Amino acid sequence: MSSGEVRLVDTTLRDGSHAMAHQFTEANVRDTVRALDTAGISLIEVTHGDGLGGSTFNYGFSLVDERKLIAAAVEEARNAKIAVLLLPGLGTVDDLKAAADLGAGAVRIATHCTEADVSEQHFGAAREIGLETVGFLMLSHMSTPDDLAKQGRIMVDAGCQCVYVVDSAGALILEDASERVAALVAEFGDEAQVGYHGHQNLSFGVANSVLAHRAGARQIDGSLAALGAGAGNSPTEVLAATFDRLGVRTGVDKDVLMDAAENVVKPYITRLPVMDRSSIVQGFAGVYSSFLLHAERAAERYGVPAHEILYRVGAAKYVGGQEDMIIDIALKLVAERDQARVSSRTQ
Ligand SMILES: CC[C@H](O)CC(=O)C(=O)O
Ligand SMILES: [Mn+2]
Repeated sequence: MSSGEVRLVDTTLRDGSHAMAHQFTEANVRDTVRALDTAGISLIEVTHGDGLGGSTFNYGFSLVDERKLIAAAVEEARNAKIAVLLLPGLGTVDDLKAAADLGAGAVRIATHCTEADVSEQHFGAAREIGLETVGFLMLSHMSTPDDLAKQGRIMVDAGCQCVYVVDSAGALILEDASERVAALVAEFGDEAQVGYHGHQNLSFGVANSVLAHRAGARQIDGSLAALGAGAGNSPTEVLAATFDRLGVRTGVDKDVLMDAAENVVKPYITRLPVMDRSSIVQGFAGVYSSFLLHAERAAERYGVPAHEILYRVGAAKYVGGQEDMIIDIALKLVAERDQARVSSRTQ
């Protein structure tokens, strides 16, 4: 792929699962895949928001079994490959084999940005099955470009064909993103590609994606209508229009994507991702975007503001898998509030 080309990868049906509280119907999946496939998107991710096996009490139960959704997506896609997400420790090699048996053609294996070594076995298994392999270094803002490149090297040596800088918190601003991408590109040379996955919490998803491409990223993620965790992902239709204006070939039809965002996805969105107070705090404080709904639920249950919970989550540097700790923070805020009330009464 030349520097004048980029592959747009769509994650509406995976990252969007967070924003939909994992309530995608089979019809949502079929309609979205058909539209993306018609637009020329070549890789479409379909899984529970937290990947294979994510439908649990801790992460939130799916409305429809993800295997049923993956099978439906495979059935609808005429040209596109269906990708699944896998977080080692949550999804297993058996889950991966089952997804491949259903027709998935690619796996994106995600780890915290300092823990790439937990993905080695899964990359090996994926390559043996013949899947296209992608690595996700999540919460990339928590690592320096050099450290991220070292983690990417672990993934590539294990069989990963494209390592992504994943801005899970939407915390990277311009050079923060391109310097991380450049470090990975320098580390891999021709051995592997580099990708970029952005969130809109501070509104930099698309701008960072353009800079990521200029720094050498050749796969860029988006979601129709930005449907994704936190303030959502870089909108696929905006990425397509922007790269078109810049003369970078994507091989997709931006008008079909715009139509899909308006007429296929927006009608089923239950909660449009927005840059509101809570999601901006996520970007500012470096909080995992998928923590948003968990924080909002805790806020409602315990009567403390979601953005205050999220500031504390950022200070504590919680990572994926620590969703249950959000409750602890909410309870601490309740205790502090009650203590402050008692103190003010006794003064
Ligand atoms: C829980 C997986 C996570 O949503 C992956 C991802 O898209 C990200 O870290 O941004
Ligand atoms: Mn994401």
